[in-house]
Amino acid sequence: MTRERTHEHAAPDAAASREARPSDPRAEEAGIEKSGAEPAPDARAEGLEDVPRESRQRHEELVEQVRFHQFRYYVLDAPVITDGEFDELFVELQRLEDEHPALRAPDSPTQEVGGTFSTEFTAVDHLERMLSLDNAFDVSELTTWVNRVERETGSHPAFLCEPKIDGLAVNLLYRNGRLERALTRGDGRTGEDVTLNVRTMRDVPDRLTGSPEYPVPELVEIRGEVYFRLDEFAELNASLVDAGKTAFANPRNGAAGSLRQKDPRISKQRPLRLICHGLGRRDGFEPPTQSAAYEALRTWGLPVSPHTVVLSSLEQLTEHVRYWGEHRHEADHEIDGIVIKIDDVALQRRLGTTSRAPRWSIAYKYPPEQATTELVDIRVNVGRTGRVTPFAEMNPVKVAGSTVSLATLHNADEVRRKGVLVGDRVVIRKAGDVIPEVLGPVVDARDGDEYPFVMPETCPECGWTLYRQKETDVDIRCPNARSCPAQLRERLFHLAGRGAFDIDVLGYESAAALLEAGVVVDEGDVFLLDEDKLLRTEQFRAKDGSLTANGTKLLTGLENAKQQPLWRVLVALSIRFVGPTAAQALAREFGSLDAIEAAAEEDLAAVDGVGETIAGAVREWFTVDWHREVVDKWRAAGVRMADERDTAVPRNLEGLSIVVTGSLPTYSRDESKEWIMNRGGRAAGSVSKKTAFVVVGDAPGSKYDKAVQLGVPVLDEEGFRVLLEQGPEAAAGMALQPEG
Ligand SMILES: NC(=O)c1ccc[n+]([C@@H]2O[C@H](COP(=O)([O-])OP(=O)(O)OC[C@H]3O[C@@H](n4cnc5c(N)ncnc54)[C@H](O)[C@@H]3O)[C@@H](O)[C@H]2O)c1
Ligand SMILES: [Zn+2]
Repeated sequence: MTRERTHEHAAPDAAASREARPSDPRAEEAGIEKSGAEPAPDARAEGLEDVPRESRQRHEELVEQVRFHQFRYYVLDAPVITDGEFDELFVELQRLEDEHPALRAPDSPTQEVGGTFSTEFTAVDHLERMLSLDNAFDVSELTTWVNRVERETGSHPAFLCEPKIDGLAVNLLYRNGRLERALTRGDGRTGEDVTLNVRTMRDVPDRLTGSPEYPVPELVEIRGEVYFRLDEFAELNASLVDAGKTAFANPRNGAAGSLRQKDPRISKQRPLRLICHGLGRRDGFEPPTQSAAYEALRTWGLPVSPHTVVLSSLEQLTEHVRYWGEHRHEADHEIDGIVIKIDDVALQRRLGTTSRAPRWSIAYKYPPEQATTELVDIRVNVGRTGRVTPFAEMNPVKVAGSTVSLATLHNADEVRRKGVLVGDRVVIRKAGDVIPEVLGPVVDARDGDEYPFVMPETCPECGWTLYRQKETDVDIRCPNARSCPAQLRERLFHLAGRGAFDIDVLGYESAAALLEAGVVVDEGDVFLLDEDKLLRTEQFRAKDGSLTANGTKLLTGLENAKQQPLWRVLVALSIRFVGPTAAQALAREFGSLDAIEAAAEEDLAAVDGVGETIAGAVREWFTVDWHREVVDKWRAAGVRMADERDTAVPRNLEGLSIVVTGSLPTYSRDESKEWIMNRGGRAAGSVSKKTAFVVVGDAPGSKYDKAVQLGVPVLDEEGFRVLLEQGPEAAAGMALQPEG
């Protein structure tokens, strides 16, 4: 980055002296270079004709776009693109000017603090300018910056790091410890007077309290960020929607909109917060370091970030930004980067500032988690249980490192609540591993061609009329459970899953291929698949007409599935609410599918880990004819429908809950479970007072601690063997004594 080149002669020096002596007239002069007619002393005009026409045009375009978006963002609080998209334009502009310095006019957005003040508020000058920050978007840009400051200061300075809070900057002027006024940043020189609004904020003291070490100075300008906590922001948005108003697009927008209210009573109702992160003019306060300044602010009763650290090397900085990149969602406010500052105030002065940003600080920015794109269509998806969910189909867009084109919209109410129309430009968010979400429309980008989504009345895959199970349900369903291709495809996929028959090759595509070829009509036909039938699908037929390797694998997988224990069969049947845990409980108690079918609802409900809802669902499932036909077909095909109760195996663990944790030398996880269940025991996942034994292997972790804490006997593998062979009494004598 060579952005500061134009200012090498004039600005940094002037700025440095301005920092040191804010009332120096030279500083004032430097502070108005924007309106000053005199061009900077470098030979800017020299090359303008030499710059290729396309570059000049692109530059003009970019300047215009950046200005337009700055106005929407700073003045109207109504941006139409995301910050990430704005930053891209801005970086492109900077690069273009780096390439052709002749383009860098003094009033280019790259040379100014973005923002302005609106006539809604009284305009007041800051005593000392409020600046923006330069950015680093990756470790190499951070490295360049660190190298530069080390070179220019001839030292290895200490770096103060703090989260970059995504909010709105304010400047608080305290005279003799009393809050005199509060301004927004405005254009950096002149801000908007929001004193009345700021006075309503609980985080902002009216009066500072001094201490012997940090007496309250005569005058001090304190800079900070006004922001919303994420939970409080969510509450605010929900209450706005309830009141029929539009929700804020993001917390920073919400903070700006809530602070810049004509009526301070509205600001007062909003839980705005403050974190201080800098100083402007100060008389009678000379902290040697930025961190000492924060200490003073804390003493005076001003909020500073709890996440501030001082680091001393590039390695530590790199590690720190990496850490926060992974943990940025753990703070209670939105973090869009880490701000790194030279801690030593004397060094800060030596480095000075450009017209836009301090040269002693940099914001390391994280990849944006939001993007805007066009909502091309809203379609619906039919799930395994027939539930119909709308989803958004969008023009593909890159966000948080992946390309997104689909996002669920959950149900029709949700679509209404978000207020999105088909054809809208929408803001989407993808945070970490979370699935992408549509946040809402960019209302200001509408051109009138948008139209509302209407929930279809018939199933898009089978044409049956959709219905609501209960009047009050938000969800609507396709009633064609048996042969709706969508539902059947999902059930096939589910029965092959890891928690069911565990058939690797039967994925989504294979399921769809089987349905398409008509070789399965419902899941009852799955075990009737043979080579002939598979050859009728494109998926499993090789070019030479023989069965593909996957086809062979599928047949083997099905053969193996026939021998799976009862609980897996139960899961594979797609009975509502019956997952592995409930299925294991049922299998253990009843031993066969026949016994489960014959059992009374009360008896099912009485099983530990089952309960009324699941019992009801099981009973209901067996009342459907085609469900029983599926069972009959599977049985006829040789699927094992009962767990063999080996009479040679004693049921000596009947009713005992046993937790196995860590890995045992000779039993695999599944084996130890099977052994426990064969003997009538329950292989539980978590330790409670009801746990009979905890068996620990290597690296047992927190379950071991919990067992010790609750006084549950702990066994090693040897003890486990005794438990299996000789029962609980013998094993109790093998319990390990907790250390310490
Ligand atoms: N979406 C749009 O249309 C649009 C338009 C204009 C600007 N923007 C966004 O606004 C931002 C640019 O504005 P900017 O000039 O304020 O730059 P910036 O937000 O990148 O950085 C400067 C600001 O960071 C704030 N900050 C937060 N935590 C801080 C800390 N710990 N220490 C120091 N400062 C801290 C300060 O208020 C400072 O003014 C970018 O994020 C940009 O994407 C968006
Ligand atoms: Zn259907």
